[in-house]
Amino acid sequence: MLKVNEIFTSIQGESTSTGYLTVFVRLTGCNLRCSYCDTRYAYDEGQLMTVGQVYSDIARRGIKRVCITGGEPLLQPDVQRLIDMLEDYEVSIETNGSVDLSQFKLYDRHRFVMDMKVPSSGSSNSMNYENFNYLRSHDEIKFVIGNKSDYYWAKDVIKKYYKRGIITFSPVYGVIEPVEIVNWMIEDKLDNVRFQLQLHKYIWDPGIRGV
Ligand SMILES: C[S@@+](CC[C@H](N)C(=O)[O-])C[C@H]1O[C@@H](n2cnc3c(N)ncnc32)[C@H](O)[C@@H]1O
Ligand SMILES: Nc1nc2[nH]cc(C(=O)O)c2c(=O)[nH]1
Ligand code: SF4
Ligand SMILES: [Mg+2]
Repeated sequence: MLKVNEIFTSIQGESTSTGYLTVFVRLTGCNLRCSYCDTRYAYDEGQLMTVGQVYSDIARRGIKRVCITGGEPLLQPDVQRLIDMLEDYEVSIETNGSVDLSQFKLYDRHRFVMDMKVPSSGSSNSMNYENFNYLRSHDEIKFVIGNKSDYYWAKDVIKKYYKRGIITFSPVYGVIEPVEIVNWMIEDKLDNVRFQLQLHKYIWDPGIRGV
C-alpha cells in the first residue's frame, strides 16, 4: 500500500524535464521539516491506495512522464514496486538527500533528483553524502538556495563530493531574488551548474495545490 497525498497532471516545473506534461504522484510523509517547504500539506494528509490503483490512475492519464514526489517519497517501502511497474515511463524521483539511494533499483531511463539541503533549510545536517557514489550521469543534484552562505556551502559540497550528475541551483521562492544567484554564478564562472526556477509558480498562484 502507498499513502498518497495527491495525483495530478501538470507541466514539470522543476528539473531538466521542465516544461513537459507530467503526472505527479505525491506521497504522504516526510522525515525533514525544511524552513521553506511549500508542501507542508503532504506531511500527514493522504489516502491509502494499492500500488495497482496508483498505477491505473497514472495509466488512464495517457502521459508518459511521471514525477514521484512528496513529502519524501522514498520512505514508503512499496514505492519500489511502483517504480518497477513504470518501466515504460520516464520517471523522475524527487528526494531530499537524507535517504540512502543505494537501496533502490531504477531502470536506466528513470532518474533521481536529489536535493542537497543547504544550511538555511535547517535540514543540512541530515544529508547522506554516500549517495554521491551511487548517482549516475543523468541523475540530478539540486541545491535550493536562500542566501549567499547557502551558495558557498553548495560550491563547497560540489568540490568535496561531486562525481557525476547534472547540478542545478534554484532560489527559495520568495526569499531571494533569482538574479542574485545568477550574478554570483557569473562572477564565479560557474559553468558546470544549471540555473532553474520553479516554473509552475509563475504560471499559477504560487500558493495553490495540485499544479
Ligand atoms: C516538496 S519537495 C518533495 C521531495 C523531497 N522531499 C525534497 O525535498 O526533495 C520537492 C522540491 O521542492 C523544493 N521546494 C520546496 N519548497 C520550496 C520553495 N519554497 N522554494 C523553492 N523550492 C522549494 C524542494 O527543495 C524540493 O527540491
Ligand atoms: N508543476 C510542478 N512541478 C513540480 N516538480 C516537482 C514538484 C514537487 O513538488 O516535487 C512539482 C510540483 O509541485 N509542481
Ligand atoms: S524534505 Fe521536501 S517535503 Fe520534506 S520538508 Fe523538506 S522540502 Fe518539504
Ligand atoms: Mg512542489
